This record gives sequence, structure tokens and C-alpha cells, in this order.
Amino acid sequence: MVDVRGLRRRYEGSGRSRTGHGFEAVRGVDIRVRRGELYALLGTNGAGKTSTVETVEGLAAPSGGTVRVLGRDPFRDRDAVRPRIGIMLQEAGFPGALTVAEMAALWHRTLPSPRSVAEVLDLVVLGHRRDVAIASLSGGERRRLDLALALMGRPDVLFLDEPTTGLDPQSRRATWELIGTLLRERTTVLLTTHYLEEAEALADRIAIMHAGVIAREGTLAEIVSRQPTRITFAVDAAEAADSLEAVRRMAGAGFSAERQDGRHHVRLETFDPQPLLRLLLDWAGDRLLLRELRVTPGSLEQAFLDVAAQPPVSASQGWAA
Ligand SMILES: Nc1ncnc2c1ncn2[C@@H]1O[C@H](COP(=O)(O)OP(=O)(O)OP(=O)(O)O)[C@@H](O)[C@H]1O
Repeated sequence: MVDVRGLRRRYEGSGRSRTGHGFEAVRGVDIRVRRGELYALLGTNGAGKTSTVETVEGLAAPSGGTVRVLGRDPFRDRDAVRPRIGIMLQEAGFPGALTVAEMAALWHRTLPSPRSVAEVLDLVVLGHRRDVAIASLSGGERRRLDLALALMGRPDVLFLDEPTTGLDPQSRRATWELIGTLLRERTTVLLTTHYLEEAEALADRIAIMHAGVIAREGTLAEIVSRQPTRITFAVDAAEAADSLEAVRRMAGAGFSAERQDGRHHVRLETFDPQPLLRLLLDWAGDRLLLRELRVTPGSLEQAFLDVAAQPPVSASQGWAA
């Protein structure tokens, strides 16, 4: 349904360019989304998510690579692709003087075989607000109106750009349920979000973008399984003296420690925590107190933080000569 290969996007003459020759915000991205799948694109601020998704939506031409949506080029074949996709942008820019129902009716007239105004407003729980002027809606209600309009055309592919930003927890859950219903009806969804739990709750596959490239990709289980378990603790420097060397030997490359406030703060990373924990506890025995001992399994959050901590070396390569 969505097939992106080697996508590049460069902003020419950008104020960010050191050379005056442009800035490459997307630097070779591959994305494939099958029918009925939800693909979540996560990333650090400025990673290039919006720059990527805009090309997939057909709103901008790529500088390199190919983009296919429903087998067609969404930029060149816009007239064919547009009626079959739904787009929920970050900022909708509705005319504030119109009521919710008037806006929905206006949108309804532009679509070939739309859901009714009443149906979509009910789906996003805005039926009771139909006669309220858009200017009087809360931020969360506007997001829901935007979602209603994106759904109205019964899209085969739905693009959701941070759909639950600004929603209260109850509305967020309701939106997740609605997205779940659409997925069961075999709608394909490309979602960008800053909420990791949103990706965890909804996504079949997840990509984490950083500095214009996809740094991690896979199912939640795949991404998490590539993250080591972390064992952290602190020991009094005086008590541990030289014996930390033994812990270093146990943990090998996964060992790191720093001395602060008279304590060694130790971090061990391992894909096989049980034997290492046994060794560690034997080593400490009764003589050493492992303070703040914590065992943290791999998680999406940890994967994200690891990606975000990567030095911006690769980002600097985004400056196009
Ligand atoms: N029109 C533009 N001209 C020049 N540079 C741009 C333009 N739009 C975006 N950029 C730059 O491209 C990079 C990627 O921006 P983009 O908005 O795609 O990131 P993002 O991942 O969506 O970020 P966020 O999570 O903060 O919304 C950023 O460094 C941004 O400053």
C-alpha cells in the first residue's frame, strides 16, 4: 500500500545551510506498509518525519528515491491517489467562523463516496458539538474534527500526524479504539507520534528516525529484543576498593562505571541477565551492599533514548555540499 525506497528530501537554499546549497533532511529512507497494517514513525525533533510523510502524502516531491502509494506516485498521480487517502495534518487551519457541521458538510461535498457528516462526527464523539463554531472548540476537539474529516472519504490509506497531541487521556483512548476499528476494516495507517505508548498500543511495525535516516525498524518485540537488559547499582568506593575489576571481567564489554560522591555507579549491559546477576550477587556476598540495585529490561523507550543519544555526527552529513 505504501512503498518508499531510498527517499531523499533536500531543502534548497535553506537558512540552515552552511554552504547556501541546501539541507538534506531525509537521507535514504525505506518504508513498506502492507494493507491493514499500522506503521508508526517515531523520531527525535527535527529527525525528518514530517519531511518524509509529506512526500508520501503527495504534498511534496522527493529529491531522490521513489514513493508509491496504492501502486502510484502520489505527487505526479495526485488526482488518482488523493481520493483514496485521508490526511490528518498537525495544524489543520480551519475557518473559525464555520460550525463543526458546516465544515464537515463542506468537506463532504469534495469527496466521491463519503461517510455521512453525522456518522463521522459520532465516530470522533463530536456529534453533540455540531452547531458550535470551530473557533470555540478546544484544541483536542479540533484534533478530533481533523480526524473526522480525514476519515470521511473511507480512505484506503490514512496518514495521521500526531493525532492525539493535546487530547486528554480519555479522548486518546477513544481515538486509539477508533483507529483499532479502522485497522480491523483493513485501512492502512501511517502514523507519526511522540507518544511511545501510542506506538506500543497500535503499531504492527515501528521505525525510529534520527538525523534523516531510520535508525531502528521492526515490530515492537524485534526492537525490544535488540536492546540489552541493564543492571545498575552503586557501591561505596572505600568498600569496593579495587574489586570492581572482578565485575568488569564478569560483564566484559557491557561494563561501565563512574565515580561520584564517594561511590562507584556501575552499569552492566547484557542479553543474558540471569547468569550475570548470579555472579554479581555471589561477588557482593555479605560484605558489599549493592545500593539502588536495578534490573531494567530492554524497552522501546530505551531504544529511542539510545538512538537520540547518538552523536549528531550523522546529522552533520545532512548538510549538503
Ligand atoms: N521548509 C524547510 N526549509 C528548510 N529546512 C526545513 C524545512 N522544513 C523542515 N526543515 C528542516 O528539516 C529537518 C527535518 O524537519 P521535519 O519537520 O521533517 O522533522 P520532524 O521529525 O517532523 O520534527 P518534529 O518532531 O520536531 O516535528 C529539520 O532540521 C528542519 O529544520
